[in-house]
Amino acid sequence: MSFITAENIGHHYFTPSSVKTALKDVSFSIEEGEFVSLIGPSGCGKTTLLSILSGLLMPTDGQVKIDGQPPDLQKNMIGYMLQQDYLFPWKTIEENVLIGLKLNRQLEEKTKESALQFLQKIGLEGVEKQFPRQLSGGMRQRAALARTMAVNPKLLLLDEPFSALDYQTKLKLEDLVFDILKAYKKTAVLVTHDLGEAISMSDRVLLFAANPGRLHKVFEVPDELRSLSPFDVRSQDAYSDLFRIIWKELETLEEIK
Ligand SMILES: Nc1ncnc2c1ncn2[C@@H]1O[C@H](COP(=O)(O)OP(=O)(O)OP(=O)(O)O)[C@@H](O)[C@H]1O
Repeated sequence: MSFITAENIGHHYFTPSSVKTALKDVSFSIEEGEFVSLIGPSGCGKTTLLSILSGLLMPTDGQVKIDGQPPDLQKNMIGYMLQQDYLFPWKTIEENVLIGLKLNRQLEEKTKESALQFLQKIGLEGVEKQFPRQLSGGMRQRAALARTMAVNPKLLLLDEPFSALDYQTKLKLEDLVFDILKAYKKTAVLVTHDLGEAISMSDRVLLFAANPGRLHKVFEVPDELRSLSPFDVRSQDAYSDLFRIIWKELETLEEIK
C-alpha cells in the first residue's frame, strides 16, 4: 500500500450566497520517501489539498489515508514548513527548536541533543541563544526547519517555504532542505508557484487546473535529474525540456481559467 492515498477527493466551501467547489474528484498516491510538488494556477485548490493532507480540513467527498489512517489521526507524524517561519519572537532559537518536543512531551536529553546537533548540521551553530529578530530570513527558515525536524515527522508539508526569501537564499535553502529530506528519507509534499523549484526538488510534479480544482496531469521527473541537487538540476537539458512542456500546459490552463 502507498504511504499516502487520496481517492476521489472533493471539497466544497459553503458561503451564505454560494458554494465553491475547490477540489473535484482528485485521486493520487505517494510512496514513502517520495518528494511530490503541487503546482497550478491560482485558485486550483493546492492549499485546500495541503490542509486536507494535514488533517486540519476534512474533505467533503472521498478519503485520504496516510500510512493507512485518516490524516487527523496522524498529526504526530506530520511536520510543516510555511512561507512564514512562525518562530516565537520572545524565545531563543534553541527554545524555538525544542518547542515541538516539549509540547509532544518528548523533550529528553537524547532528543534535545540530536535537535541541537541538527542546528549545527544546517549551519546554525552559535546562534542557539539568539532571538529570531537577530537572524536573517534564510537563517530563520533554517531554524524553522530544525524545529520541524526535531519531532521527527515522517511526512513534511511544505507550503511555499522559500517564496519570501531573496533568490540566492532561496536556491541555497532548496538545496539544504532537499539534502536533509533525502538523507532522513522523509516523504514531502510541496506547494509552490515556482515551476523551476517544483521540477528541481521533486520526483513527480502534480499539475492542477482550476474551476473546479482538479488534477490535470502528472509529470515524472527523469531519473537522471533526481540524484542531483536542485541547483545542479537547473542547468540540465532534461530540466529545460520538462520545464518547457509543463510551462506550455500551465499557459493553456491560465487561458481557460
Ligand atoms: N474559506 C473559503 N471559503 C470560500 N472559498 C474558499 C475558501 N478557501 C478557498 N476558497 C476558494 O477555493 C478555491 C481554491 O482555493 P485554494 O486557496 O485552495 O487555491 P490555491 O491553488 O492554493 O490558490 P493560490 O495559488 O492562489 O494560493 C479558490 O477559488 C478559493 O477562492
